[in-house]
Amino acid sequence: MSTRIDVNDLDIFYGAFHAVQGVNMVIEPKSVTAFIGPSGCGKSTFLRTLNRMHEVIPGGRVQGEVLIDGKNLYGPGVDPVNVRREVGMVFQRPNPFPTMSIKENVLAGVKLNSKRISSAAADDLVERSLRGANLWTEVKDRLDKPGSGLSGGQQQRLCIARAIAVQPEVILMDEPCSALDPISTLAIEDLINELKSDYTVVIVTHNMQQAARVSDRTGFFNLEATGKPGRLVEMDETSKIFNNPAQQATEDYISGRFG
Ligand SMILES: Nc1ncnc2c1ncn2[C@@H]1O[C@H](COP(=O)(O)OP(=O)(O)OP(=O)(O)O)[C@@H](O)[C@H]1O
Repeated sequence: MSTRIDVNDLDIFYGAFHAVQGVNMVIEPKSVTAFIGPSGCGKSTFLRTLNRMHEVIPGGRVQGEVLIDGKNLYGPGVDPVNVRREVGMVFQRPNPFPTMSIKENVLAGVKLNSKRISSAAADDLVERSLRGANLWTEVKDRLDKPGSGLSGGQQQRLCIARAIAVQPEVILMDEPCSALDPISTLAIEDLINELKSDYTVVIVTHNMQQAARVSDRTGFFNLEATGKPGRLVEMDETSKIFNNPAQQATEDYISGRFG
């Protein structure tokens, strides 16, 4: 599993509002790509177009192409449900299903995809997914207890286990640490670093140090003024973006001279 994403001339709308304009980028397989930029520039909106979650919002639509290993997600006949299986997502606030046990939470996505699996295969998948999310040793003795009984950081790793369980190729993360304390944040950052050996990982973060710590490549989004569309200003190796960006707007943002 490892997947390259090519975005070609992507424009994103909420009804008549043009939220993001003209994005072209390549997201490399088996790497971590981070998106940074000021509030409202369209990072989360753009992220959601990578697994067709944007169109779930009323009025949400796109023009352009998102190719996953050469196949356009927005091509005719493509089933968004299959897209979301291939491209998993982890949200800002950990959102385990509160009435489900830890084990049921891990299997929730697999069951939604109406896959029938034997109980032995389910046990195996639960263990593999929880190990993959660095949570197994902490929860292996309480798999039947509610997922909501875990700490915030553990809940977020449970959500990552749930995403991994459906065996996606890409994992999108929208500010996955913003609701977490520093120790839990470090645990998630370590995990992101491990996930890239198996998955293509894309993360939106407000935290520039986090982008610098976890990502191989960084894209800087910006917007000229409120009401104008956001744009991808530049995208490059993370070290280049933080040490020697090509664009003045990037330099101003990363050095805190923004706005
Ligand atoms: N559901 C929605 N309906 C209409 N407009 C929206 C919706 N969600 C976001 N927008 C608008 O789209 C633009 C981009 O928002 P988005 O949340 O993607 O930015 P962001 O860069 O992720 O911001 P933040 O860093 O604050 O999360 C903003 O102008 C926002 O108000």
